Amino acid sequence: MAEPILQLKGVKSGYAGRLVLQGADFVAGKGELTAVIGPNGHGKSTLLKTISGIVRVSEGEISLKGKRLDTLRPDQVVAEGVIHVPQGDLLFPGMTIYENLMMGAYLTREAGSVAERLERVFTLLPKLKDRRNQVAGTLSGGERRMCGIGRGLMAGGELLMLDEPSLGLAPIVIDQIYEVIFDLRHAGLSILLVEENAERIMDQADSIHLLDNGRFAWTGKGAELMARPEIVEAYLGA
Ligand SMILES: Nc1ncnc2c1ncn2[C@@H]1O[C@H](COP(=O)(O)OP(=O)(O)OP(=O)(O)O)[C@@H](O)[C@H]1O
Repeated sequence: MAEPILQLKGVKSGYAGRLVLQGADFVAGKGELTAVIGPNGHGKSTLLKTISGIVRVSEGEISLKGKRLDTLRPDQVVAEGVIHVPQGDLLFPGMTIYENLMMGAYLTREAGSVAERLERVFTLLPKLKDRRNQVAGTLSGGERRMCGIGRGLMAGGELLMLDEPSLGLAPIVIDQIYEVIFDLRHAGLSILLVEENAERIMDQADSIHLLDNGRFAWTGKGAELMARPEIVEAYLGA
């Protein structure tokens, strides 16, 4: 594996009266595509929210390139280089693509960095450039997802966390979104991807981690997962 970018040790977190992550140990490699899979409700979104600092850690440690994140506020986690693209995009529907993208850079003071990032986002996601003045509420599902990813990239981080990017999209659009995600990995980003279903990322993911009731129950490559039909059957409903 590549050198670690993100590490979780014995992380416990959850909501009032409900512990969701119950001692999660996990490593994501720098420049790699790391996938977290698992059934609904077992804590995948909570994992990303905990890394982002939105859900607080009650026990354990999270570190990015060796630096502790779990003591930081969400805005400080962003400043450390963690991008969180939430489930369902959460765009501002009345704003244009351009305005949504600019909201992603709200913590960045230097106009030069913002302009550079915008240029990079437009190069990586040219559709957004073509439609920069279109209001987000009128975009197709795939365009919205791209805008959500682009807005995340405007924060300028190096670990991109995506919560179910295929959710609610038609198969052909899912393929397009995954092409974008694979391109971003090739452009040097480290990607942490949460998906209910492993099929699309099986061949591309550098490592796949199965989250079962708030703990990581299995880790391996796509081919190794396919060689474990009992896991596929029990967790992925195949
Ligand atoms: N804000 C909240 N308050 C209380 N409980 C919550 C909250 N958010 C999530 N939960 C609960 O925490 C558990 C884990 O939810 P989480 O969203 O992390 O699962 P998931 O694996 O991402 O599933 P999904 O893909 O359906 O979102 C669920 O039982 C859920 O009901």
